[in-house]
Amino acid sequence: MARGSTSVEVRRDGVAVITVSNPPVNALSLDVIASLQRDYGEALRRSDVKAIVLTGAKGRFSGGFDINAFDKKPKNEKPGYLSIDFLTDIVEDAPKPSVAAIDGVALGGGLELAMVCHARVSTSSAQLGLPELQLGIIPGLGGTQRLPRLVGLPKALEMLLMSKPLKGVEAHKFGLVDAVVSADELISTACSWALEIVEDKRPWFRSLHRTDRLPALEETKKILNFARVQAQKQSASLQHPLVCIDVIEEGIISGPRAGLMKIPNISNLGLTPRRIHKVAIVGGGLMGSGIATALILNNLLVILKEVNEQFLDAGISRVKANLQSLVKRGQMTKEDYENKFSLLSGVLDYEQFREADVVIEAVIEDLSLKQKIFADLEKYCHSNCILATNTSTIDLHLIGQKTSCQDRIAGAHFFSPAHAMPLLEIIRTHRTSSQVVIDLLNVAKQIRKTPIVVGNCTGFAVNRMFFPFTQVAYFLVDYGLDVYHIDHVITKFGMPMGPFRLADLVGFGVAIASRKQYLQSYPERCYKSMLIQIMLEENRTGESSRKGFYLYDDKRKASPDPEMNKYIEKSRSMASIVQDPKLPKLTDDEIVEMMLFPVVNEACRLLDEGVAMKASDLDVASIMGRGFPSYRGGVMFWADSFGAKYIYDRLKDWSKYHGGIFEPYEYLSTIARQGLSLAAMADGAMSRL
Ligand SMILES: C[C@H](O)CC(=O)SCCNC(=O)CCNC(=O)[C@H](O)C(C)(C)COP(=O)(O)OP(=O)(O)OC[C@H]1O[C@@H](n2cnc3c(N)ncnc32)[C@H](O)[C@@H]1OP(=O)(O)O
Repeated sequence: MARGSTSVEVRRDGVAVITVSNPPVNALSLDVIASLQRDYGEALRRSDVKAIVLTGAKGRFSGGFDINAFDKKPKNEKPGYLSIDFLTDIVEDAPKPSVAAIDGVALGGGLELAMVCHARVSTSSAQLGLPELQLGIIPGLGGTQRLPRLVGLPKALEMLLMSKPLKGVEAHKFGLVDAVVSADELISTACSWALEIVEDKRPWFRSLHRTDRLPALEETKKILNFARVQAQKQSASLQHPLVCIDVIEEGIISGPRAGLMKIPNISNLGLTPRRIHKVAIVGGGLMGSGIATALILNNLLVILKEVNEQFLDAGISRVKANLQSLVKRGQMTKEDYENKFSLLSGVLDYEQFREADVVIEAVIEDLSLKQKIFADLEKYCHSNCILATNTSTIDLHLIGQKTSCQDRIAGAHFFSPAHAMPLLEIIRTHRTSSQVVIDLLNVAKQIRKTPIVVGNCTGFAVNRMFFPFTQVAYFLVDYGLDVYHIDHVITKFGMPMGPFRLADLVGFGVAIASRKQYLQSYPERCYKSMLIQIMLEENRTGESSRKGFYLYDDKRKASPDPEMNKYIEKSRSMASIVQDPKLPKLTDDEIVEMMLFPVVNEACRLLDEGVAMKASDLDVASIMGRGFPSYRGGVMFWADSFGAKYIYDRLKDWSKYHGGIFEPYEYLSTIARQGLSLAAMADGAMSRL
């Protein structure tokens, strides 16, 4: 069966409207591209057609090349014929002009197709971008050449390297679209525009041949070299962003031609979310103020509670600073800033909590404090109010122990910085009502976060999956590896920071508190390093005190500290370890395997225990919550590139010498024996939720 097609309608005014139709996102499948060629051929041949308008069915231009077709070869034609030659020779160089009419998405190949057209008209909500680098590829239909020629080199690099789309209005400002109109006027405006090109009333631009927005050669080189440094900083191991930059350079120098949700017992019950107007937050620290920012940015009313004026002022100032940085970066107008900020009110008691639909507790990881707060919340909030905690580790049963409203208690675990990180981990216990989960899912949607719903246990899904990663890092240091080398290897692998830089960022207080929880709950697979404790005794607490594993300057720039050796030596002397001469000589790849295979192992437990529902949730969470490199497809997807057997064998081998931390979980050995895919794991969990 054909995967999508195009259709042509020749209007009375002589414009042929070609519509791509391949639900749901009008992806450019091989069938669509073949059909597009036929329809273009017809429109170019027909004498009653003066101009062409290209659009997508049902308000979506095109979500790009059909990702499902990446591994398939077209039956008859050469792939090249379907791509560059057709677009450049047939569409762009055609004797009849084409105008793209863009609503919804024009991403990847979709935008590349639009850029081949001689003009683009879009709606203000349309999204235009080239997200290919995020997929581990570079744009393949001329986007590397046309985008810089339309929006200028710096903007094009930003869009490409950050995989960042532009909305219609901004796209207009940068020259990517020529006019922004309402959805109702889209086709008619595009048709008149196309006819005006024919009548020489509008320019007949061929994007590939434009040079007016390109900088001089000297300047080009400077900008591209800077972009290379940025790309390397972002992820030293990634080659394809550099290839993309090379290709842009080649084009400028030598000419362009060279150059998710189904959740059991939740979404199947027919429940509808209640309206959430007001959210109260307990605690205005880093997390509380970040959560408040995320909520007011999305027009929710927020009450922020602190224990005294000083802490309250500090919390509100943090929210202000978060908003101001958006103003500074041009992402928010001053007027918007005032509007959003007016949604926030600070309080010192629970009086106004009666009006809240949801409360999110975001205080330090201290169980007895949290228990006291939840008991107070039960007293002061109305009887339907959702009581959520932002704890990253503590079992929810313990937090709600002093209340009799466990059905309204859930976890709403944000990732720091809460207003920027896209993931929201929603935790339910077996007593949390389904309505509460549905409501929290709706809050996630309102504040534009991607939610995953997980079960209750120490660390929940995301942090529990990654706790062995940190454990192994400390283990390796006691065995002779260098702290900075480990961080370097991990950033080279593609994560934004290594475990020690991350410990500095979150602060040693948090690190110690969560380690205590893991030690209590999973003692057999914890490594008891003394390093952080030793450093704390010397008043090193992490980035906030400017001294952790790194030293920090005024601009929060981290640099290695030679004094670290002293603490490491002490930690090693206190560690009761079996010497293993192989460990200090590990290659970078072996270090990655040793730190991340236990993560895969823990993920298998989470799935088998039913804490996580499916491996793909963990893939999404690893990328959005922990910065696992997206182009590697998430932890479980990446694990499949080795195969469960290889991972099992390696873990078994290490566990012989180093015990529990590496002991392969039974479920992993079953997957390995049966030769199954880790990324496809789901069923174990479904039955238990
Ligand atoms: C040659 C070129 O340079 C290479 C390319 O073009 S590579 C492709 C570049 N395009 C992309 O990366 C876009 C990826 N897609 C997206 O970002 C989002 O899907 C979107 C913004 C288009 C739509 O988002 P949203 O409305 O939330 O719908 P979403 O649930 O994500 O997608 C709907 C369905 O379309 C599918 N889909 C989305 N983009 C697709 C694509 N490019 N190819 C095939 N299927 C696609 C999704 O898999 C999903 O399928 P499902 O219903 O079976 O689960």
